[in-house]
Amino acid sequence: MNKREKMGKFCEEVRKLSIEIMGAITESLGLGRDYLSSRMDENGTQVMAVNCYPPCPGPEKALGLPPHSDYSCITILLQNLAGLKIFDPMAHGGSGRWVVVPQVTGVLKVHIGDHVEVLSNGLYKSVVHKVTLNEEKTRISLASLHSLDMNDKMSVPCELVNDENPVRYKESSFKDFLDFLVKNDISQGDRFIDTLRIKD
Ligand SMILES: O=C(O)CCC(=O)C(=O)O
Ligand SMILES: [Fe+2]
Repeated sequence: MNKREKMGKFCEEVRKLSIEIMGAITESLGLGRDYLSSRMDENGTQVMAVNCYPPCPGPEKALGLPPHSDYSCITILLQNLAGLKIFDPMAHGGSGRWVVVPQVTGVLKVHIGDHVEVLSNGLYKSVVHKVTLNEEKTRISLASLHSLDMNDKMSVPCELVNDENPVRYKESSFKDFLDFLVKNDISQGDRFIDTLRIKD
């Protein structure tokens, strides 16, 4: 297999895995394993981001990627070096802290994205993460983002709504997110999910 074929195979396999994981997530919400499968399988969007972070002489002065959450249902990630950090908002009595995601060869990481936060009406929270740089080594990551079709809007399922649990998010599509990106600076901390929250 040449590199192109290997990458193609990786994309296909990781896509199958995303459907499995999404099935487990929708099942955990009481919606059944196939709740989203047709909207993610034949009709879903997969964005493969291949990130290359060259060595940086002053890693404390720069970031590879600023803090953000992914506008996907889930993101499946492979990294060759540590550098990814996730924010744990519950640590230190609610003031939060950054946690390094260790590098383990061959291990895939799975991030909850904004779409699953909406799908679960806030039961799952999308993970805020950032990338720090290495002084000596180049870091490469493959981030596969799995979502619905560009124009398919994710909304809170009626099965999860009752008197105690009103709808907490507005519906939105990947296209709505792209429109937001054009008008806002996510490197300054603007988060699309914040524009979707319905205030009590
Ligand atoms: O490089 C990484 O580990 C993370 C990449 C990432 O967060 C992204 O592409 O959205
Ligand atoms: Fe990300």
